[in-house]
Amino acid sequence: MIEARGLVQTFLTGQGRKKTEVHAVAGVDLDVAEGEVVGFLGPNGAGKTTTLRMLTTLLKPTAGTARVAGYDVATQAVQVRRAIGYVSQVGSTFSGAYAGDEVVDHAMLYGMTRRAAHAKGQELFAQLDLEGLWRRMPKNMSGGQKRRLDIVMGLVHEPGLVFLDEPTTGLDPQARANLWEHIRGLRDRRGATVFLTTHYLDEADALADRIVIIDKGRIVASDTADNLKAQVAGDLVDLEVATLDQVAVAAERLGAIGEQLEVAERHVRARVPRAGRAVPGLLRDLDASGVALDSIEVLRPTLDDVFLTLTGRSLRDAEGDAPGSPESSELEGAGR
Ligand SMILES: Nc1ncnc2c1ncn2[C@@H]1O[C@H](COP(=O)(O)OP(=O)(O)OP(=O)(O)O)[C@@H](O)[C@H]1O
Repeated sequence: MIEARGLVQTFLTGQGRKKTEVHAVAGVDLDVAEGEVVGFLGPNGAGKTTTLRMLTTLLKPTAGTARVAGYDVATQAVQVRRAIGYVSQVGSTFSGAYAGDEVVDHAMLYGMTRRAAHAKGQELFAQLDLEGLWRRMPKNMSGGQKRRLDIVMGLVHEPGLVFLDEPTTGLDPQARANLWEHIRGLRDRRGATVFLTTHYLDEADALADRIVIIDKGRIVASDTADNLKAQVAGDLVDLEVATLDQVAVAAERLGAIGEQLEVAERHVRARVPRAGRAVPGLLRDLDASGVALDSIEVLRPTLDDVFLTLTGRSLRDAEGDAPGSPESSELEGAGR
């Protein structure tokens, strides 16, 4: 559904002779199969939106090629646009008509009949908690309502490939959960392909079949969340040893199966790949060595751990790095 090779976008900023180059996207290869939900994750300014704008034909690549839904983004932009849905970060522009009419007009532009557009629009209004707002002008809606209306506009013509740029930013938890359900439904019920950008780690974890991480304009990882966590970070095993004199032996045993060993008083920690399998043997080993434990904790790595291992920076810290990125971070750690 998406096949990009060596995509590059270089912006020139500044005036006169003081022009500087911003390498927003610095050579991206991407392959997205039909029916996949791909989460495109990265800190502010990593190049997510710029990549999306090239894939949706809104921005001409400085270099590289991309085929989207079978069409070339540079030479077949009209065909690409007809085949996709796109919900941008800034939202849709509305003409000043009622919300429902905006949706119907938009769908008819894509060739739907008025009746079909109306039915699909009403269904989406119900699913996205916009019931009762069909005859409300978008300018008189709350931020969250307008965001959900954007999403209706992106989905109403039932595209087989949907691009969502930070779809749940600004939504309350209930609306986020509804939207997640809806995005899953797009794939499960209609076999749609979904490419969404986010900097909510829990969102990427919950929704995406595959996670592609971009940092400073380059793809640094692409795999399922589970594989990324297993390969890159390892689980954190934290042993609380019963007495201080047994800490050294515990550290030696844990160190034999793990990495990044740390000792803090009676706690011995290390990262252990697939700890679920390794821990039973470790416990037998400790027992045989006469080490008694007060507790043991096994923590699954987070996507932030993955990012940290790959780039040496936490996704949270990286949020402030990018030129021109806002100071505030919208990263959310809950539920990772
Ligand atoms: N029109 C432009 N002119 C100059 N620089 C730009 C332009 N658009 C984006 N950039 C820069 O390119 C880089 C990548 O921006 P982009 O919006 O793609 O990042 P992002 O990963 O989508 O970030 P966010 O999560 O904040 O939306 C940033 O450094 C940004 O400041």
